[in-house]
Amino acid sequence: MSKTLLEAHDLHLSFRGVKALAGVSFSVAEGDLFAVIGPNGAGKTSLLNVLSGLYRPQQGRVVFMGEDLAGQSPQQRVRKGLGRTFQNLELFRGMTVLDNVKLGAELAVGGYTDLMPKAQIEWKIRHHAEEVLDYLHLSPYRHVPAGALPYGLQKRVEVARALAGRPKLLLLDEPMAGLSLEEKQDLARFLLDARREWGVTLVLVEHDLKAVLELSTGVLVMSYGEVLYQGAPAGVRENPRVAEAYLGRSA
Ligand SMILES: Nc1ncnc2c1ncn2[C@@H]1O[C@H](COP(=O)(O)OP(=O)(O)OP(=O)(O)O)[C@@H](O)[C@H]1O
Repeated sequence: MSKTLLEAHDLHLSFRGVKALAGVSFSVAEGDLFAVIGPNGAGKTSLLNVLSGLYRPQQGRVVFMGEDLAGQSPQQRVRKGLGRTFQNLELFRGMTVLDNVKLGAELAVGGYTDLMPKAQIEWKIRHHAEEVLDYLHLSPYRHVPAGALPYGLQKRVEVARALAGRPKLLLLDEPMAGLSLEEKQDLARFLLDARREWGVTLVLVEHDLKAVLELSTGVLVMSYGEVLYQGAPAGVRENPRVAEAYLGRSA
């Protein structure tokens, strides 16, 4: 059986009375492509924000590779191998694609900079960045400002930047939102390749149920901050709580 990489234990998060997370627990095994789905306002982005350290839960624990992450900043979590992309693009639009992706690689290398000569660090950063650009077929655009690219390619650059940090686990917030069917298929292929090639475990929030059921190894369904279902994708449609709350039909 594969090793557990990430565990959430009884997470609670409220915003002035609004319960974004109401006792969320689940676990992700190494090598999973784990999808988080649920209607608008279900708490999916809040969950990623708690896992990545942007929000501090009022209650509960996040454990990554056996270590409780309480009190650790987002940067510390990235250095430990917990990467993240955002729902709305967070690229530096005026910077080239290469420089954006190098920023991701810098974060990964940043943890041990004091121990390496500067030239070696720069080589390592450049090497990581170029490798990922090549892998995601972005090399032809490396000197183009990120903001000048079509939206679909910008989304791919954001994924590239996160992968350049060599995460053990990458949290992806709606990586396919706003993409055409062809762009979605391309991105799905890149994610599956990255998972196979670099052994990165993927946790993605996604609205496209068809894509989720086709791609994922495990699914977490949320509604109003609660977990309705965790298990294999095949069981999602048959689950009566999911059918009622998420798919909008009575069980
Ligand atoms: N920073 C915040 N301040 C106040 N309320 C918030 C904040 N972030 C989230 N919420 C509230 O928490 C609840 C869960 O929101 P969240 O964005 O996590 O849901 P979601 O499942 O990601 O939704 P969507 O699919 O629309 O992105 C919502 O009621 C939302 O209004």
